[in-house]
Amino acid sequence: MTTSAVRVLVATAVPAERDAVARALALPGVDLIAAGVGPALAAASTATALTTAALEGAPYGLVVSAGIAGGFVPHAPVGSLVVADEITAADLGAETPDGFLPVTELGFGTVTHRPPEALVREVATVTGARPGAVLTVSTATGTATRAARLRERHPTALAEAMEGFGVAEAAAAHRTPVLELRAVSNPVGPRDRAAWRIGDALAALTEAFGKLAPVLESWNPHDHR
Ligand SMILES: O=C(O)c1cccc(C(=O)CC[C@H]2O[C@@H](n3cnc4c(=O)[nH]cnc43)[C@H](O)[C@@H]2O)c1
Repeated sequence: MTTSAVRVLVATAVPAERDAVARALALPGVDLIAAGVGPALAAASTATALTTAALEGAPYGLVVSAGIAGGFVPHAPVGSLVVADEITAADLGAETPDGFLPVTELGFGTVTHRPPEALVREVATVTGARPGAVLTVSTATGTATRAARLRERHPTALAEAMEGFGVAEAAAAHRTPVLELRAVSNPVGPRDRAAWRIGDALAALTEAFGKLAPVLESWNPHDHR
């Protein structure tokens, strides 16, 4: 029986994503939660789990935000995997006559968390996930114009989802490294639910986590490179 070297928390938005991960990754030391949809609930749920573990004297050494995502075509096609080398809140700020200003340009807060580079490389290698920026939004993109604007502001963006930055903020509050691994269920752009391939994305998520056990076993929490 393999065991994760450190305690790992995997936070998805909904039970279907959690169960897709559970189908592949039943490791002692790895806990799965369906944290809820959107950055606020994801942050609250993740922070609660991290605090509970810390108070029990068994803190987590790694937090993973996982689930489905929209992919920026052609960079991340439907069914592909993306691992975040940058977890960025893309609509946390202010709308101005000259366009969007992130909170960091308003003088406060943060909009980006960076997972450990070595871990991102290992995850990309073993799963085939593309490394790039994963954007967190509170409002899912529904037009080609917004998709283009997001890519213009974030030229390395591969995917858009709604929880990663919230999970990363909770992890940062506990000084715990964070990772975001997503399977693309739909193209980011005009709202077209018929184009969604949620089943294929969940299957890709299961396959990816089926390859992660050795990476999680050997992960050294002191290796924040
Ligand atoms: O009804 C719509 O048009 C619509 C468009 C985008 C996203 C949604 C959701 O309900 C997303 C909920 C859930 O799935 C993740 N997700 C998947 N694809 C996307 C996306 O293109 N943009 C943002 N989030 C996405 C997300 O993390 C949520 O947990 C509905």
